[in-house]
Amino acid sequence: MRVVTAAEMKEIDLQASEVYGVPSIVLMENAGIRVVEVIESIVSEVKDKVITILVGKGNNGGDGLVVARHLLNRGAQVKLLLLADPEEFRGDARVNLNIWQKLGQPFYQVNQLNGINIVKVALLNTHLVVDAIYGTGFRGTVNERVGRVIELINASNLPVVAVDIPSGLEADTGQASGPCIKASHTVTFGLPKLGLVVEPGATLAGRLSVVDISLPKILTESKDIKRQLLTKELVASWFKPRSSTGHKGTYGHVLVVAGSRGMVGAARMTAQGALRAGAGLVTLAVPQKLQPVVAATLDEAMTIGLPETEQGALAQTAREEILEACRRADVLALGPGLGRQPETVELVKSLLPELEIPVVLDADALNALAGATPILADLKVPAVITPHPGEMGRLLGIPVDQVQNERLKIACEAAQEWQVVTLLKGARTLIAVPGGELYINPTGNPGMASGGSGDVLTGVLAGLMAQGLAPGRAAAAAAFLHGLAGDLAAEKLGELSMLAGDILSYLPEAIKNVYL
Ligand SMILES: NC(=O)C1=CN([C@@H]2O[C@H](COP(=O)(O)OP(=O)(O)OC[C@H]3O[C@@H](n4cnc5c(N)ncnc54)[C@H](O)[C@@H]3O)[C@@H](O)[C@H]2O)[C@H](O)CC1
Ligand SMILES: [K+]
Repeated sequence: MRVVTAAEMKEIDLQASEVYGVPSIVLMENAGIRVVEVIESIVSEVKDKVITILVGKGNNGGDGLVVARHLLNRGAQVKLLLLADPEEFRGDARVNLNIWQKLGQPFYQVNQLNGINIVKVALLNTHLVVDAIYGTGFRGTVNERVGRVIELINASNLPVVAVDIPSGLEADTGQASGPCIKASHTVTFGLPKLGLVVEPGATLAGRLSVVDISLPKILTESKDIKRQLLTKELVASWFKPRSSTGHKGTYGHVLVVAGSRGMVGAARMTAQGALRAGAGLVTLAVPQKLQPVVAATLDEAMTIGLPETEQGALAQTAREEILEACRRADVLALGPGLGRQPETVELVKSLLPELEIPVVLDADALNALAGATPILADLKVPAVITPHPGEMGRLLGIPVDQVQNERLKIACEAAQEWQVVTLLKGARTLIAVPGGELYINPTGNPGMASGGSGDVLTGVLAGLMAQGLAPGRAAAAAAFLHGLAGDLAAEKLGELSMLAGDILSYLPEAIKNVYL
């Protein structure tokens, strides 16, 4: 499903009315009716329910006025609270306020700080709150009066249905710089807004419904919108059924270079991820002394032992053997569990410029590039980097908080600047592609934040690339499937006890769920 910024949505709105002649007041009417339908699904019957609607002066408030009218028709008791002077209403919002007034219906104005008491009293006897204060036209921070109103609503413990987006949330970033409605449901119009599908906006929005308000499909499905929320249907559309004449050579060969003394699990999990994702062949290359261990515990992969340092990490002299192994492979997965010994760091740095096959760089391969990012930008081959926020912070030399506060911007800029597919992990993993596409992954859960989880992802991603998926799609599909496997594991085992190995165990079910 495509995801829009506020400006893109405004443009779609404008084209709907100006190019295709769908009157904006019709869009507003549809929007209000759809919100009422969601409210009905929450309270089962609206008749005799007391519903408090908070309305701002913009079109979001206009939608709220439509909601008020339809709830009234269905027998609800509506308390309408205006957060602006009635004189300030314009256009379609004005039309709907006029109708309400002509119907002889009352409203209360919360135009002074002391008007807050009206809200307090209203909330004492209310079944549900509708937030139509601000929508996509909101910028910056709410004023003190609106902030107080928002805090009262949030403290009420009542179900709150946000119209289009929770008021106080920035539609383009998912951030709130001040008080923001914490909705139980958000009904958004036409397409999801970017801020609703990334954190913290996704949590503030509660359950998200994307509803049809009669915007022409030609506009909502435009290929010019390059951001997409990953769905089963989208991911499934990237896979072709296997041919009956396929053999192991048809599905690609992944070379995993990973592991060091004490971190052998990372190497194994990466290889297993690639195997579970359907790679035809997997070779796991590890420091020499670890080879017997991985060979004994990983039946399906081939193994290579590489020169190692005294401490059991890869030595710089491993370079030629790795390049030799690359000649027999289709994709390289480099990094999990390599450690940060200076010699291994030098190995990574001297290896990358020589690569002739696509590469997935994770974990210590990324740490090796801290302060040496021109190596990334100068790669001759397609590459995917899979940093968690800490690794991204190290790569960029910025604090992890900054990465988290500006995830969208940072992922997109990294992809552009280094011309590599950038998969930024965390709640709502982002996949930014140098061509400008951005994928947002909705699957996954906090139970996946444990050792080994990232190694599995790297393996799955390399496994999908080996089978011919383009790096951007492979990264997006890997994030989606990995998260889905994690969700299945959490459902069966609980978030606390699930292990990265369980993600591997549930990968087949996740994959079957999506495209088999
Ligand atoms: N296709 C659709 O999606 C449709 C959407 N509709 C609804 O319209 C709103 C967007 O309406 P707009 O009038 O542009 O903006 P808002 O209602 O969000 O009002 C903003 C209002 O508030 C002012 N403002 C902005 N920032 C601040 C601030 N920090 N403090 C105070 N005031 C602020 C701004 O100047 C405006 O006056 C969309 O979300 C949908 O709900 C249509 O109804 C149907 C089609
Ligand atoms: K709103």
